[in-house]
Amino acid sequence: MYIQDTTLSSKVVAQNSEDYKIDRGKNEWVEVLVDCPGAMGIFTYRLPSHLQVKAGDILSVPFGTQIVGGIAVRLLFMPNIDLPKEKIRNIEDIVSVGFFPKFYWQLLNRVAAYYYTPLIQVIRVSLPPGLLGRSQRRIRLIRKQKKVDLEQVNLEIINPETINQKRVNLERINPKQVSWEQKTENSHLDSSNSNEQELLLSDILPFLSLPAQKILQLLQAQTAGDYSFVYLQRQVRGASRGVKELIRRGLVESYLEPPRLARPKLQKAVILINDLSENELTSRQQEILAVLRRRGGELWQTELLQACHTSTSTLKKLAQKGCILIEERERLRTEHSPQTGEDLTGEQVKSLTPAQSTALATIQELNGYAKVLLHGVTGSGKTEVYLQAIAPLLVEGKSALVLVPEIGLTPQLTDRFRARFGNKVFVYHSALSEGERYDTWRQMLTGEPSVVIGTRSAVFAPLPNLGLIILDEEHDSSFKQDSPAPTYHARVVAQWRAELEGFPLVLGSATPSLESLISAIGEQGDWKQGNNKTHYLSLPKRVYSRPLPPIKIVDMRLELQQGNRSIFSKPLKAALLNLQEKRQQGILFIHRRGHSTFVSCRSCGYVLDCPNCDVSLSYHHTEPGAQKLLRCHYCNYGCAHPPNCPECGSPYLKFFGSGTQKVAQELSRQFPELRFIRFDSDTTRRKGAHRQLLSKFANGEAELLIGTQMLTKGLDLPQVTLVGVVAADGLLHLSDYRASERAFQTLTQVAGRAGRGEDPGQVIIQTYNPDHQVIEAVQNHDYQSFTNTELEQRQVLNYPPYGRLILLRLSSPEEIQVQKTAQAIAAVLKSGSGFDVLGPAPANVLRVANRFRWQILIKFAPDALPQLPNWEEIRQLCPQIVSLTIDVDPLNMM
Ligand SMILES: Nc1ncnc2c1ncn2[C@@H]1O[C@H](COP(=O)(O)OP(=O)(O)OP(=O)(O)O)[C@@H](O)[C@H]1O
Ligand SMILES: [Zn+2]
Ligand SMILES: [Zn+2]
Repeated sequence: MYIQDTTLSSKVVAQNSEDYKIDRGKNEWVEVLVDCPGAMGIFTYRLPSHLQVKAGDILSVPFGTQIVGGIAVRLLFMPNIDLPKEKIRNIEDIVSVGFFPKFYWQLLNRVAAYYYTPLIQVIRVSLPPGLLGRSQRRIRLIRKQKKVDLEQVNLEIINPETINQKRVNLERINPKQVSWEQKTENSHLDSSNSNEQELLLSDILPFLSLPAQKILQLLQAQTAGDYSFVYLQRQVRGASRGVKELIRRGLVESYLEPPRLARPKLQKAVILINDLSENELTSRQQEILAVLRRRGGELWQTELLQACHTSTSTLKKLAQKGCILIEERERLRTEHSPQTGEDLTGEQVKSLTPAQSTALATIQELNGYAKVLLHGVTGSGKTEVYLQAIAPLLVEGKSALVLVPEIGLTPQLTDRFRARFGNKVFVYHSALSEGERYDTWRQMLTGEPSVVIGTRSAVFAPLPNLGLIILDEEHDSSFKQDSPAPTYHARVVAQWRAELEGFPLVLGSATPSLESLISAIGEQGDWKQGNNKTHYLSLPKRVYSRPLPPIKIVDMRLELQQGNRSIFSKPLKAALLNLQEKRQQGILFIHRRGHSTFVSCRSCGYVLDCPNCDVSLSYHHTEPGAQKLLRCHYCNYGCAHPPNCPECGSPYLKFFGSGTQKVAQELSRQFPELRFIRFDSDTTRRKGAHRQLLSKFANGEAELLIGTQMLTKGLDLPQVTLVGVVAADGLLHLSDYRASERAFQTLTQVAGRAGRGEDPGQVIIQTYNPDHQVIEAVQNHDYQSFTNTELEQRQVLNYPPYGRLILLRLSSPEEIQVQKTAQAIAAVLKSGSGFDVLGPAPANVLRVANRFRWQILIKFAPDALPQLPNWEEIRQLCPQIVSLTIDVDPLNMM
């Protein structure tokens, strides 16, 4: 655990003023986060008295034989390591001051504290990968020596006549006795001409080791006398020994080049500088200048060439005439301009519906921190509210951050934002290449007003002038990181950030999470009044008062009774045939989960539940021939898989889980003329694949889009009239206390894709549990009654949003070790009080990537202030081979 800065300073403040004065400014030690290839972790250094370091500064520090980049994490009065003080090395220099603004630093510390994660790991998620690795260590010649220094070490080398004498002296010098380094260091230097230098070097050469000689010669041969360390290492064997020697002799110095443009991408830009009169130009040339003028007088050469269908030689002639300037400029590798040929003109500012206007007005009246829950049914135009809330901010010179669940939904959303805000829009997510991420990150640092659209980790975007954060589809569980640590939720971090910086946070969803709902309407459930700091805004209708689509529930038990064993019910078949005939478009949703399934009876719908917990049992099948087991993931109850349904005796017990692939096969077999596009994690792996598949569909190249979860998130395709859900059951019986909430959200969202355009839509949901509370609520579009029931149940069981949970995830390649460790930790935890301990139990899928996984769930009431365990002690119970992740407020219990 990290003691934060504040703890230390408050100790000081508590002392009387005398002590205070004495201790003040005596931070002689500093913890530095080093994060470079081959070196990673927190290390303690001594602060030389002439350097004023603050937490968050970027430093250069010695590490082994290298000088590397690091971030000052905190200042210390006493070194906190078991080393004699004289063995602790000095930091070399400050590379960049105040790298993190104060609030940002506080934010990182808060994340570290709340999620029980060392600060270093939090810093790492906030920075683009390899940022510190990009600061480059360089070696340069020390050109001139101070005469006086040389004299002090008895080296009368200035006078050529004393050369022989010098040799003798040099040989006698033991660098350890006479610190050459100390004498010449910091001597930047007034006297002498370069002759002296040349003389000195050529003369010293014979006394140097071979690598040192070679390095010196390389540096001398170059005008600047300056090479990267890496280059020297490539050129000279034993370079690091050689450099060390040269530093010791004061002939070269090593420095760290601050992080800056890593190989900036340069591109030719054309700039209009002088409009000549018409008779001096050919009509072609006039045309080109006109295009350039229309586009603001500046364009990338490639774009101008394309726009005018002209050639570089034509441009060169214009440049010769002095009309334009062609110069190399850096082109940031940001995902910036939409792909060429994309038509974005259709996106106009819309006149708002009354509900949209009210919502917008409320948001715009906010001053400082406030939280807004924008609860708008599917297709109610939440995005339009975001756009209009952001527009005035940009004019004020502020930026906005828009967080979205997955890349899959960003192409459409970003297009809308780009159409509105042009090149002020940037995309920031982990699927960008390293270069793109790095450049986008730097672009954000400039502080120019911009709109950044990103996924979870973008909540750490370094925007200095933020005025608003929007979390779209705020209920989505991908905002939560399960592992590695910090196991943060972007919504929580966004809220802290908004509080620290004093601006509003808008959470938008058609199916708000129970957490956000409770914080908006209060635990008393007052839908009208809301809560003091949270505003509840509702968009209850679709735009143009379009109706929500009617939802038909198909009872698959009846289908079976009537002899239909296909995965498509009669009504769904009819609807699909209709699509095929009328060439209309539809979406087919398949719920697919890895290896885990629940078990249900195909005759009566009975689901096998755990006798001790309110969850369904999971089917476990480790290898062929092994016994089939059912197990509970909360309490580890297990039993053999029964041959018949315990309720009705039917032998048709079925494991649920049917993948897109299987559905695709069935479609081709039963509807050979129906064209479909698979849209799932298999088919969207390539960069740009989401956009490509969606535009193919939008262009009418298929009647059906089939896929998983991805389809549910914000797709706005007005021509879609049919939505089919192949089997809702997989969603209803996940062994998780959130199963119902997630099922309701997913089904409502996917249903919401139908009938968004002028043609009315319809939804068909197939299930073996037509009477399930979730199915009924979805069918009636009744969020309120669903959440009322669900909240009651959560309260009784003390689950979130009432109680809180911490999940310990253990994993190891050693099956026995991880189980033993889990048991040992659970035993210690159970001796504590103020919280319940559930488990240890093996994870749903015991083995993943050859690691065996166990977990322990801790449940407590937030107001009971439990004596939470000391995590350091718990960590110590883990042998090296077992890793432990503390998942605070876990969402994914698998
Ligand atoms: N005031 C308006 N007038 C006309 N059209 C509008 C208006 N507001 C939004 N729209 C259009 O309505 C459609 C649905 O809006 P949008 O995608 O923002 O809905 P949403 O609330 O985000 O839905 P979901 O939660 O299902 O993603 C979009 O095509 C949008 O351009
Ligand atoms: Zn049965
Ligand atoms: Zn159980």
